[in-house]
Amino acid sequence: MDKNNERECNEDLIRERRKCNFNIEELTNIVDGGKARTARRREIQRLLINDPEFLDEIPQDYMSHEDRYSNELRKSAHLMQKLADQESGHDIHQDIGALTGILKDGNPLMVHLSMFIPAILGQANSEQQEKWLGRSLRNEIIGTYAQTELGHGTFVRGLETRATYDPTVEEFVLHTPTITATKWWPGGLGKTCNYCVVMAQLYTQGRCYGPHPFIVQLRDEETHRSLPGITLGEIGPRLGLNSNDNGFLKFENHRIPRTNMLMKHSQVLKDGTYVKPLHNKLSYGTMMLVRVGIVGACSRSLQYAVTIATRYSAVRHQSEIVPGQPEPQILDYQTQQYKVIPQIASVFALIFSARSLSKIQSSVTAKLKDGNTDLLPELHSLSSGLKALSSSDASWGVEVCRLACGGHGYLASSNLPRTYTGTTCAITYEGENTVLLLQVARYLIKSYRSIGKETGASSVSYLADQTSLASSSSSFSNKALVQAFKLSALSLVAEAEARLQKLCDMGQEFYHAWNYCSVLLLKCAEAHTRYYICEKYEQTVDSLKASEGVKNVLQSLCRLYLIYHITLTHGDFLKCGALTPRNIAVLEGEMCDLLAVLRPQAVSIVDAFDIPDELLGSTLGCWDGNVYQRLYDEALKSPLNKTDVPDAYYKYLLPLMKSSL
Ligand SMILES: CCCCCCCC/C=C\CCCCCCCCCCCC(=O)SCCNC(=O)CCNC(=O)[C@H](O)C(C)(C)COP(=O)(O)OP(=O)(O)OC[C@H]1O[C@@H](n2cnc3c(N)ncnc32)[C@H](O)[C@@H]1OP(=O)(O)O
Ligand SMILES: Cc1cc2nc3c(=O)[nH]c(=O)nc-3n(C[C@H](O)[C@H](O)[C@H](O)COP(=O)(O)OP(=O)(O)OC[C@H]3O[C@@H](n4cnc5c(N)ncnc54)[C@H](O)[C@@H]3O)c2cc1C
Repeated sequence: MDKNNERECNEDLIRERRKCNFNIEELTNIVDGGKARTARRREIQRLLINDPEFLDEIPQDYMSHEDRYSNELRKSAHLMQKLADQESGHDIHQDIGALTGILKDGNPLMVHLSMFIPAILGQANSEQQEKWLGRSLRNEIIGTYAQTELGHGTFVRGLETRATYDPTVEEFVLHTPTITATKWWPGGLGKTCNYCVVMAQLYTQGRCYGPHPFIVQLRDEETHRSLPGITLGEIGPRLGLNSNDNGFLKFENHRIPRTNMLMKHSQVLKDGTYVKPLHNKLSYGTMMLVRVGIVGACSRSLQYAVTIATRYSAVRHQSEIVPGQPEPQILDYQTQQYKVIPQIASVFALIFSARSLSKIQSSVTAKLKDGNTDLLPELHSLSSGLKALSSSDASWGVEVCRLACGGHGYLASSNLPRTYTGTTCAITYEGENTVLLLQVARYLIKSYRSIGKETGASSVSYLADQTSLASSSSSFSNKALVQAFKLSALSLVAEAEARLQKLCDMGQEFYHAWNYCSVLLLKCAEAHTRYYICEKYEQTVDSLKASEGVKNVLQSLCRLYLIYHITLTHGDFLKCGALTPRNIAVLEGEMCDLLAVLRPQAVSIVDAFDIPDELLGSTLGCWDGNVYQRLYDEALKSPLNKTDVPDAYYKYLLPLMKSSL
């Protein structure tokens, strides 16, 4: 679609775009992380959307389970081939964001890329990388990450799959001792992968050393048949991601060489001696890496949903504001603005915190290379908290966008249902959110209790700032609002710690006291992570070198985000004295003013997300706003419309209608 050709565009959208008071391209560059990245993303997207191989013969929703899998596998394989063929040698991991939308409903190679390869990189020693990394990057072998079992997902220490070392032949024996030990869920495991990284309890010299990663061949490289001693299959339809062939796996005393234990961090020597790692959670590194990636992925899902909802809200007219006057655009209703615009603000919050987290991850990884694990707990806490809040914010945001589109948002062709099912899964996978937030709380309480000791962990240094508990501010700058978030988090942590201590003083064991306080602990973790997000948002916007127009828009969005979240949890701000009821009322009023300020820019801001129609895949969100014709055209594709009277009429309805005669 030619974006310069207004004649093809819906008139409301033309009017909206004429109101734009900032440089859209400049904002696009900020979203992408720089001009060069925008250019690279566009180049990749052009390559994909001009390729007919990525078109579906019929809409996916009309395909059978098998066809859906096969169709996405066809496109995934083509995508890998295509990217590998590029002379510039694209790094698929760097460019993963550019690919959003080209593959629908998950894809069978997703976990190969996002976990199997990272597991080899992060857990295999150099000889092992030599053996498997190149082959997996060239897609000669396809793998997954098999950790979760029927009986245990969250509690990794509770995994039952065993890897018992046999020094006589220098092999590990992999075994699934019970039904609950069956590996269950790994993406691509059902039919696609021929290798996997398995997390299993390591037994050597009669002792269990806990879960460790092993690389295991599952299928014959020529015939793709599952190997003897291995039972494999797919687990059946899911809420979404249905082309991902999530699978099950059982081992019957299956033997692998000793050298298939991934030995970057811990080793089993030939005689069975166990060599322990620098830090006993280094084997959880793959999960941590992916949690960081999930924050960025959630911001992209939300960009898709809010682009659809905002454009549709500008095109859709309904009811009346002024009696007797023409029906207004639904975006003119304040309640509609309250649904959509905070989600736009949320996109930037997630982008900026994802970037900050990535930087921390890089510096922790660099330190790890020198054997320094000091900052690992902080990275675990931050990545857990941000993975949890980004996935729940984005899932809720996508759902709000769907609701904001009324009935049409319920249609598959809006692409909102699939965006939702493709986002809400992140609340559960890679560490269920409640569980991860409780890990954050554990870190907070520990940090609070060690105030005065130098840990070098900057994200919790504020916990030592006891003076701020007494100082509620009367100013309302963005910085002051961020301080209010800090106060609220600090006060919740102090309250939770005091409650825990009181229960322990009364004779309760710590772990019972912990469980008894866990609703409050969850709130601490959320408040702490929200404070982190708000602080990064404010700092990023404040220090941004941008034109006045772009800066103004981002400042308004940042302020809206701060106030929106204060109003959602205002009780916490009142309780700790960070804000008064009067302050809250003033902020609520200002939030409505901000909605009005941002409303005329909303379409242009989502235009800056620069999502091509072919990837957005939505009847409601297309650039030209030609919503009704597209809805009608999509409806005509229903197989039920192939005939005027369906066979089922003759089989079932006719006999029913005639039975009473
Ligand atoms: C070129 C390559 C580069 C590529 C990069 C690409 C990256 C990807 C990019 C984008 C990806 C975006 C797209 C996403 C698509 C992803 C698809 C994924 C599909 C889903 C896959 C899965 O779900 S895999 C399975 C995931 N499972 C889990 O997450 C399980 C959750 N449970 C746990 O993690 C743990 O059980 C637990 C943390 C909850 C508890 O562990 P445990 O019982 O062992 O703990 P303890 O109670 O004994 O001890 C707690 C103690 O340990 C510390 N700790 C825990 N974890 C860590 C850690 N990871 N690091 C450091 N420290 C840790 C904790 O803080 C406690 O410390 P204390 O000092 O004792 O308090
Ligand atoms: C789409 C999808 C893809 C997946 N892909 C993979 C994959 O590729 N590889 C893989 O290995 N796994 C995969 N998984 C599995 C996933 O990692 C687990 O489902 C996830 O870790 C949650 O574990 P669980 O299912 O055992 O939930 P449970 O832990 O049983 O959670 C159920 C409830 O119990 C609560 N709960 C559990 N423990 C605690 C606690 N300590 N404190 C308080 N509450 C608690 C939870 O909060 C939750 O409300 C996938 C899952 C999904 C949905």
